[in-house]
Amino acid sequence: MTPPKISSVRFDAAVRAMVNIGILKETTQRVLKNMLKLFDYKWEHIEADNYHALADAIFDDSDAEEGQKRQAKETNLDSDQCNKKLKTKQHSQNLTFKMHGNDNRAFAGAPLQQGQDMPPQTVYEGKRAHLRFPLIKQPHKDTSTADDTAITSSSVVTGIGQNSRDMCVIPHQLHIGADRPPHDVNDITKGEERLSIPIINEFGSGILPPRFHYISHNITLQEAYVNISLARIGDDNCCSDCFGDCLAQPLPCACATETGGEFVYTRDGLLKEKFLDTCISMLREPLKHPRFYCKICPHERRVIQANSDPSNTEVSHGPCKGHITRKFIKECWSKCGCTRNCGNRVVQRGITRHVQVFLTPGKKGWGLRSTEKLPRGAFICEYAGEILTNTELYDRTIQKTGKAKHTYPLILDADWGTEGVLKDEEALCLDATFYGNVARFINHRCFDANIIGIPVEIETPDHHYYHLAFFTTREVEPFEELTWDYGIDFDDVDHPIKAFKCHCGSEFCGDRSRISRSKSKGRVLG
Ligand SMILES: C[S@@+](CC[C@H](N)C(=O)[O-])C[C@H]1O[C@@H](n2cnc3c(N)ncnc32)[C@H](O)[C@@H]1O
Repeated sequence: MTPPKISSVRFDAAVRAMVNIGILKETTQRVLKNMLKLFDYKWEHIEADNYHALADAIFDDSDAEEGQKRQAKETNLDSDQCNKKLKTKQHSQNLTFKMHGNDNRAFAGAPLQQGQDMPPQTVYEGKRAHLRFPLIKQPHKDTSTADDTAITSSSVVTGIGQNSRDMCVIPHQLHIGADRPPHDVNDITKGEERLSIPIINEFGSGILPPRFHYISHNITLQEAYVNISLARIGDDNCCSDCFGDCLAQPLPCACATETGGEFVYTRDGLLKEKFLDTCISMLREPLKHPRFYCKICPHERRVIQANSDPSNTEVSHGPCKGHITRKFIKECWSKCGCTRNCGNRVVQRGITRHVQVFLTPGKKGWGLRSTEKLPRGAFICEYAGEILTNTELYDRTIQKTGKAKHTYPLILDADWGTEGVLKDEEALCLDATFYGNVARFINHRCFDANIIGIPVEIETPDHHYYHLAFFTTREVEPFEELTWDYGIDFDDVDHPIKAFKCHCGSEFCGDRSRISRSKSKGRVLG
């Protein structure tokens, strides 16, 4: 009997749904064709639960085992150790769907993140189903301090614990967010911010953003050293004699010294025009501003892998391209005498504007927008994430296979000229992949973005750590997407992190040849 004609619309929709969770098009096409045959070309079971049966079949596919073996070989493993095979399950009409309730929504939308190069699996706790990623044992690490993003450098191969399918664990694999919690669509912050921030998907596909832990303030992963101590804040760096609102006093206090003896905020809590103009000019007209050059630039760190052994690497640094001495905001803080409502404390009070995380109509994934009209110079949010050293970030990045769709690291660009040579194990970055706030949804726009990131000093005078706060560069209309210029050099073909193809829509887009150029690389966030 000739098989019925396969609906290309349904076929393509299924492939797209799997691409969204990081599965190769070719893999989906192959497995899907087999499933269609198995189900007599009936789509119901395949499409149910956001294609969960299809995803299940792909993860159970025997070729995935081959992929595992290949990967194990590349990392010098004995392939026999990988013979706990992914069982090729017979999917039948009686197939039971493993995901229940609403939990599948997050699964359906989750793009692969850093390190998620191994197929996730469904595990159960009571009636709840979770996606779990390959776990690695950490024999050399103090597990009391390790969180679920910890990295191992072990070469031990081990199967994963109970509830697991038989999976081979690859060394140097990041144990990523196995327990990342599901989202609350009414408030992605789950009460961490003063306002609720909903998740809006106007396309009705039931897709939600990838899971992550919402944090409103930066947290340290493990090694990053941020010296926060009251003793380090000198008298000239705080205003212990102040009272009430510093902005209401006739003269600026000591906290304004860093900004030329003037506060950067107006009494309405907006950035002053002149300060904002200078910050924008530094970004858009960098050649007009003086630069300093590091002897060894953490931005230009390159790691060369001598052979297929991931531990056999050499680190070198390309020439520094120069850093602009950026303008800092200095806010009053706990050692100051003013109140928490002092006008020189804006960023530390958190988000006050009504924003939403929304699925963009284009190819950018999720984005952030405001539901209210915003004036120029308005604070939106800071970029919150895990504070990592450059070395820790590198360890994370090396886990990537290049399939990661969205990445969220931000290298803190400060103090590298003034403190001599800042070593990689001291230079800091923020990574919002696993722990982050709404800033992780802000998409890039070349040159004329409507928000700008400005460094803010709050609890430490050290400029190698700072908060990065976003302010509007102009008036923003309600429901207009908030965009930020990541500072990507789309022509930097040597950069270790591959840039996305830019769909910012700006007439000044720097990725003009994106259609013809497939090898362009650049920083993901800068
Ligand atoms: C910080 S995330 C922004 C949130 C992301 N859209 C999401 O859905 O999670 C950065 C990623 O978003 C995507 N992105 C951001 N701006 C983009 C642009 N102008 N064009 C295409 N993709 C973009 C890229 O995949 C990039 O790696």
